[in-house]
Amino acid sequence: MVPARSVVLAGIKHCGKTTLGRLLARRWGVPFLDTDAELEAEFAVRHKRSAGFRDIYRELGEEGFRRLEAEVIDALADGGSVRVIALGGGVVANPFLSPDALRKLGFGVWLDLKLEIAYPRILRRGLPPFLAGSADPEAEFRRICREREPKFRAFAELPFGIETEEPAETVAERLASAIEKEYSK
Ligand SMILES: Nc1ncnc2c1ncn2[C@@H]1O[C@H](COP(=O)(O)OP(=O)(O)O)[C@@H](O)[C@H]1O
Ligand SMILES: O=C(O)C1=C[C@@H](OP(=O)(O)O)[C@@H](O)[C@H](O)C1
Ligand SMILES: [Mg+2]
Repeated sequence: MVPARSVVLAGIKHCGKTTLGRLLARRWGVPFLDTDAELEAEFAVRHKRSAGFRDIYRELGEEGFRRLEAEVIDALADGGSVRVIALGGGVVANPFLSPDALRKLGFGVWLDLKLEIAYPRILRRGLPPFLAGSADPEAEFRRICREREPKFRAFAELPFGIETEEPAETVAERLASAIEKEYSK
């Protein structure tokens, strides 16, 4: 069953938004879109050179990154066909987004992954710029997660808890069923 509205995945860094979003899109045969990739594409157009989102964050600083992110997301909210959208981890806390921009994107899903699972993934991939400068990156990540939690809760029409480390394909299977069940209510 293909959802009637776009499905929008939110959650802390490395909860699996991008990986699971791709798997859901493939399952439903709809386009996949990642706001970090959209931001990279917009940066490339404006600056006539390409850069990854971590480098863009370093170059523009937090405020510049969030302003560009908000512009990209506001543009996406203008419509389009049904698709799966993975948000960047900080989108729900972006102060530059238009009111209702996220709600207009589609059906909000919060991938509520335990920090104890997410943080080792972050260490494996290397600290992102927003943690790299901290004397205690794990405590800083914990603080950011705590601060964002009510925003994820408010955003989500469907909170989806992920309690254990499982292959992404297994999680995607359960997630797809949970979303499909919501739609058939
Ligand atoms: N279910 C999973 N089990 C183990 N590793 C995963 C799982 N889902 C994602 N990962 C890994 O975690 C890292 C972050 O995943 P990603 O999908 O980019 O997360 P996000 O977009 O939420 O930051 C990647 O290295 C990815 O391969
Ligand atoms: O949590 C954050 O503030 C960020 C998360 C990243 O996305 P992912 O959550 O997809 O890694 C990316 O948007 C940027 O580095 C900022
Ligand atoms: Mg991602």
